[in-house]
Amino acid sequence: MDYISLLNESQRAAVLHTNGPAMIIAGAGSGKTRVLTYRIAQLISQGVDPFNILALTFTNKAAKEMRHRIEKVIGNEAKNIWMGTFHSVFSRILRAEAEKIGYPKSFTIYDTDDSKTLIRNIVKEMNLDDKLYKPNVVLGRISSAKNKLISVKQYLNDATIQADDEAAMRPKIGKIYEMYQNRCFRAGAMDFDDLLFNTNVLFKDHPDALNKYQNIFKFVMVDEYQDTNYSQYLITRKLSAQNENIVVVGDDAQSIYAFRGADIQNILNFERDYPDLKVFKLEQNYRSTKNIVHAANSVIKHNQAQLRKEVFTDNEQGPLIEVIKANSDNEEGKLVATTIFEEKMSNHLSYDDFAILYRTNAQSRAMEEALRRMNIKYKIIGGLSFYQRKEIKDLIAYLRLTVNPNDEQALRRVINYPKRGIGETTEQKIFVTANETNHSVWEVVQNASQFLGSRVGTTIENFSIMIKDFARIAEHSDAFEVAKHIAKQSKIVDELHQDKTVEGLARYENIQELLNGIKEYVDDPEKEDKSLDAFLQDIALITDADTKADDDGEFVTLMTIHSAKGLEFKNVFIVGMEENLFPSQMMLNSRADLEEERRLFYVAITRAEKKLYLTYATSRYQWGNLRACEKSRFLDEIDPKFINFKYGESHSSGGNVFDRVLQRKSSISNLVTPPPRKQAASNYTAPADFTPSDTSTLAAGMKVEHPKFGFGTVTKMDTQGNSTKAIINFDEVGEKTLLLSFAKLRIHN
Ligand SMILES: Nc1ncnc2c1ncn2[C@@H]1O[C@H](COP(=O)(O)OP(=O)(O)OP(=O)(O)O)[C@@H](O)[C@H]1O
Ligand SMILES: [Mg+2]
Repeated sequence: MDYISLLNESQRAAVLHTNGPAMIIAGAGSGKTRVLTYRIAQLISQGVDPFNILALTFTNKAAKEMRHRIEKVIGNEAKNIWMGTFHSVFSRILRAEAEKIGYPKSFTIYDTDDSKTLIRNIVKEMNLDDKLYKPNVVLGRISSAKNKLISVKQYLNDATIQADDEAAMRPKIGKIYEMYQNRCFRAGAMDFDDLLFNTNVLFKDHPDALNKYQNIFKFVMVDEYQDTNYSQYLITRKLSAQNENIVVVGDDAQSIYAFRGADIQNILNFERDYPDLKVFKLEQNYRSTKNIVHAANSVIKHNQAQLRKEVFTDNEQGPLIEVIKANSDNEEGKLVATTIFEEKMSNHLSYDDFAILYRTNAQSRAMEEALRRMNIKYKIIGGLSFYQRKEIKDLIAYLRLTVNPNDEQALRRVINYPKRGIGETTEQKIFVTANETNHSVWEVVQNASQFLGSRVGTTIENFSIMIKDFARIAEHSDAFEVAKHIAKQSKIVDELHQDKTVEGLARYENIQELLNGIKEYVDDPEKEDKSLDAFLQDIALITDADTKADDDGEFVTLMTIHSAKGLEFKNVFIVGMEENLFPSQMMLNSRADLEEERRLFYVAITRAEKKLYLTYATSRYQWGNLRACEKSRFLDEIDPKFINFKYGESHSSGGNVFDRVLQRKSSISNLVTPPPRKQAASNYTAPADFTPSDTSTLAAGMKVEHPKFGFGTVTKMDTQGNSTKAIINFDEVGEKTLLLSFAKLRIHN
């Protein structure tokens, strides 16, 4: 493959520069990653051994893609290149060298959960207030110290750090850091940050090891250099100190990880470190249409602390950017889903050509629901589907337990969450006692003092009193009222609210978002039964019918903007373009924060190849209250000549299209979701002796009875993997798609 001909002049110059340090700081979509890829191919074609090449990427996915592309050019040899994320490459090296720094060869890597559990234990042992010393907060401080290469000793001796911790009322963080490090060391374990920290220790204390890897990695390359932290910067600098064959590529306008310790200063340091540095400029964007490129330029201009660069493109003008205004977050979801469906149908596209990007994970809920209702498959990258997130499962476990106190899994999940002093041994005892005495678990829980002694028994009984209290409220309130009460009284909300880390805030928002979803359910005129029980039945289908990533088939991609870095899609939707959401309220303490949010918007815009949609809702539920939203200031920062306010307030002429979409939408939704329930539905009441049949023999044409929907005929069976759905035409409520593992059906034949 003649890759040289696939490059423009500046790209080619960069690829052919195979000796000496170089830096390419260039705009989005200008081929930085392509240059790195082909430069590796070029090195190998010049006889460089792939084992001598180190290429560092930001995600594993990016590494895989790069390797794949190089393989196309040079074949199997590509397998021998050292390529991966910082963490993957240097954990491999530490495996070989661990003993030098006192760790066993087979050291364990602690994931974030392990680290937090350890911190929780240490805080307990030190008798500290676990409200102040939340594992997330403590780990955040430790992590940021490690990324700046601040050791325990330095931490404990640094007056500014001490002052900071004291100001935050957490003077003991240094001590926790010390104990945490000792414990990890004793356990032969490293956390993620240790992998980089200890690589630095290795290179500093063992010149022989450093020398060995300097000789191995004769050529070092780093993609997304703008998002490296100090620890990473120093590793690459040391490795390339001998040969100075280091090439980094990045874009200062796409630096979006400052909150995780990434330091734009690394770009400036780089220029200082290598006086012979060759700098290449790439200004032509190959990814996007003129409208998209120019719109992105017009946005980033608002940043003061930005190196000026004009990106241009020879690509077609392309359609204008569409701004879509919705009345609510749910309508936003529906409009996005219908637009995707329409676009796909009228332009013969694949669902793979679409991505929905959002600022915070919580926003995926409305999108997921709308896509599901239209039977559009989707995949969530770098995050869990909404209903699989821990905090959502926790709250739902409380709801389930309220409706059915015998639900043992739900009980296990929340009996000691938030913490109420019921330890694992006690929990185990409850189950054993139930077994041995032939009582139900719930009976043991209600009478715990009798079964387990009064000390811990009272605590457990109090828990059961709380659940019974919830159940009483559930009898005469709608699902939202109960759920809100439970979220508060169970103390889940408090627990999450106190955690001010980025993850903690995201979890808090997710809980809020679940409550919003319940409120919308309750407000939906089509739902007759507003009880908690009915709501749980409704979502049981959604939770399980989760479109698992069975990698074949087409998927719309959903992800946060942070995880979209480096990627590209034909059509991109950036949703939730509202003040306080994007720019995010919690990131608005300073101009620097606002500029980082703006760079994030720049990253989002520049993911689109052909068509970009920006959507916002004028209202959104928050804690169950409909709140008015203002559209994002970022929308006004785009030069208006690139925008079509197709459904927006400023161009009423767009109304026709809007109506058309809505019309189309309702005709589509008739195809895939049941028409509104007729009043007659309530005429059916399940007989008292209703017992579901075994549905393994269910087939099209059979007559069935459902405890809620009444009588119907199976029109189609649909099996995918190990989940089977039945499409049933009910006499009174119309067509429904039911997941067999959940549906309670009686067969009448
Ligand atoms: N000279 C070229 N001719 C044709 N297409 C090109 C050329 N250079 C790059 N491209 C294509 O343009 C797109 C963007 O390239 P690439 O992903 O390398 O850009 P990037 O600068 O790394 O972008 P980002 O800043 O988003 O990481 C890719 O689809 C790539 O294949
Ligand atoms: Mg790139």
